[in-house]
Amino acid sequence: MSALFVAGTGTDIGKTHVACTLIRVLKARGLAVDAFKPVVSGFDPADPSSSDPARLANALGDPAALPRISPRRYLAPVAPNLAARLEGDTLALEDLVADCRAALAGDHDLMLVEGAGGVMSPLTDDATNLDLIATLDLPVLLIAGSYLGTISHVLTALVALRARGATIAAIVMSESLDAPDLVQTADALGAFERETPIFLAPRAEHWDASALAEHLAKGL
Ligand SMILES: Nc1ncnc2c1ncn2[C@@H]1O[C@H](COP(=O)(O)OP(=O)(O)OP(=O)(O)O)[C@@H](O)[C@H]1O
Ligand SMILES: C[C@H](N)[C@H](N)CCCCCC(=O)O
Ligand SMILES: [Mg+2]
Repeated sequence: MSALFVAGTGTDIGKTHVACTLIRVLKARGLAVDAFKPVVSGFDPADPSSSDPARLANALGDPAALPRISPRRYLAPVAPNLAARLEGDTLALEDLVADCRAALAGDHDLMLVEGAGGVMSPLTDDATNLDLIATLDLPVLLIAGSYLGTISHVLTALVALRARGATIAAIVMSESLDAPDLVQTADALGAFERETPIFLAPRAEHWDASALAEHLAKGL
């Protein structure tokens, strides 16, 4: 496994947050890690600092990597295909696949490819993140929240991913604001999902991702 697709059960769920922490931990262990987000919406060129590619670039220790990490950047905070259309662009799955494959051909121990939104959020007018995952045939790091309702969202995402033959390397439950107890929620999920390890990301700027890193590093 030299690449992982960082997918979410939804948007604003913790994909970038978890990816950045994982990058820092793996880099500290001496691994050559890289990141790619094929398309980003909600990107403000006048203030890119809080954007996904900027956060990923900072985690990599290479702020100048922003345009390489996300070559397709759109302003409107909506689905990428809609945001692109507002700027006169039409996104095509084959172009996103080609961009990802070019990034995956680079020299690294692990490439994290972050999607946009959730597993079945649209990327183009006729393709979702799931279509990109299936086409790239990458193992998935599935990021979930811990809010009331997350169990159904995780199990539904797993059904959708497995129906397209995707393998799930791990699940990370990233603690949501104003949510029920994180450990209890993860245990409740674990009663229904016994195949895939579930890691916890408590609500904090920095959390101990060493167990997750060790699990993923085994596959490298
Ligand atoms: N475990 C956590 N602890 C602290 N903050 C968190 C945690 N998980 C998510 N957040 C915060 O919640 C917000 C949304 O997280 P993030 O940007 O990672 O979502 P995302 O899934 O990448 O969204 P998008 O679909 O836009 O890419 C961010 O401000 C992030 O810092
Ligand atoms: C703007 C946001 N942060 C993401 N980049 C895009 C989320 C698209 C979600 C589409 C949907 O599933 O309804
Ligand atoms: Mg993100």
